[in-house]
Amino acid sequence: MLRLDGVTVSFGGVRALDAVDLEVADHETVCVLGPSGSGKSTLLRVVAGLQQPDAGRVWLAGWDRTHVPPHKRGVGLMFQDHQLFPQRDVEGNVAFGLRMRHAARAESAERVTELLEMVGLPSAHRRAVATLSGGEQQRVALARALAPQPDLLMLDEPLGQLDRVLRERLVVELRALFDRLGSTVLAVTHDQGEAFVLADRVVVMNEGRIAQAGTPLEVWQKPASEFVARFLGFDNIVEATVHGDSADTPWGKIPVPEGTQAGPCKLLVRPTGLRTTSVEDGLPCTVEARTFRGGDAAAVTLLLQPRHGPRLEASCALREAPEAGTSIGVAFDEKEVVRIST
Ligand SMILES: Nc1ncnc2c1ncn2[C@@H]1O[C@H](COP(=O)(O)OP(=O)(O)OP(=O)(O)O)[C@@H](O)[C@H]1O
Repeated sequence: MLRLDGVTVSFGGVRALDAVDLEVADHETVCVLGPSGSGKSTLLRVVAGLQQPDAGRVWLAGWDRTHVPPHKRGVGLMFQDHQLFPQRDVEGNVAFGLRMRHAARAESAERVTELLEMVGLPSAHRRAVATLSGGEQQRVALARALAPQPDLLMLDEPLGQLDRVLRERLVVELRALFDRLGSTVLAVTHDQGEAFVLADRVVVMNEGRIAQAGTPLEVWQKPASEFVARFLGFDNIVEATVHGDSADTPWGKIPVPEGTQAGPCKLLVRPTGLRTTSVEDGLPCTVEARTFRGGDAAAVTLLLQPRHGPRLEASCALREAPEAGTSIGVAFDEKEVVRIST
């Protein structure tokens, strides 16, 4: 459906996109993740035709669309600033794309009702957009982008301003809706949890380049670099040297999974890979802080200062969590230790 070949965009001295190659298959949902300024919005703007690349090509459904104007590309867009038409009511906004395609009035009305229900605004048809809250406007913008069922739907932070409960509900509903409609979706988000629920594949960007692309599970299980691991929120990363089934690290010798490539590398220890033991049986640590994270498992994050080596973040259940200030030992579970290349 979409292919980018070597797309480069510079603004003065800044390379917003640096020779980006990307493919999105029919019916696939791809989420672009990355820190602020990494090039995510520029990528969407290039695909939409709102930004001409300095180099490279944009292919849509097999056609070179690099120089085709936005309205002839067959892509639907929803931007962060979700500009609604202020003079139209909610129904008028959502039905806009359908009217442009000359959809029958009854079909259009049915679809608007269905979409407004989905975004949690079931009786908002007649409301003036100026009377809606920011989050409600965002939901109307989302319904408007979905209404004409474009070949490629592009969403820039589609759930950006919504509260957590609504986001969690909508993201699951969106996923189901995309599956049902067979939509092809390219979405930008800075929220990895949202991307992991929504996406068949995630693309992590850093400074205009793709740092890693893969299924959510692949990226989570095997971050390609220290940048990706830290972006995903993993902080237990150290220089190490692997020999056989263990590695020398600043925390001492720790076990690694069978088959881990030998030699110097960076190692990541997931917070779930640390188990508390008696001080004598593990790496002696002081509990510096404990933070209750909630969730189904009533999880707690412990910040540990080991006797030697950098701080460690550990995750454990509330009922097993030691108090701040306590001395404990920790043992490493090799299944949660990952070699990352750079
Ligand atoms: N029109 C522009 N003129 C000058 N620089 C720009 C322009 N648009 C983007 N940039 C720069 O290009 C880089 C990439 O910007 P972009 O908006 O694509 O990032 P982003 O990943 O979408 O960020 P955010 O998550 O903050 O929206 C940034 O350094 C930004 O300052």
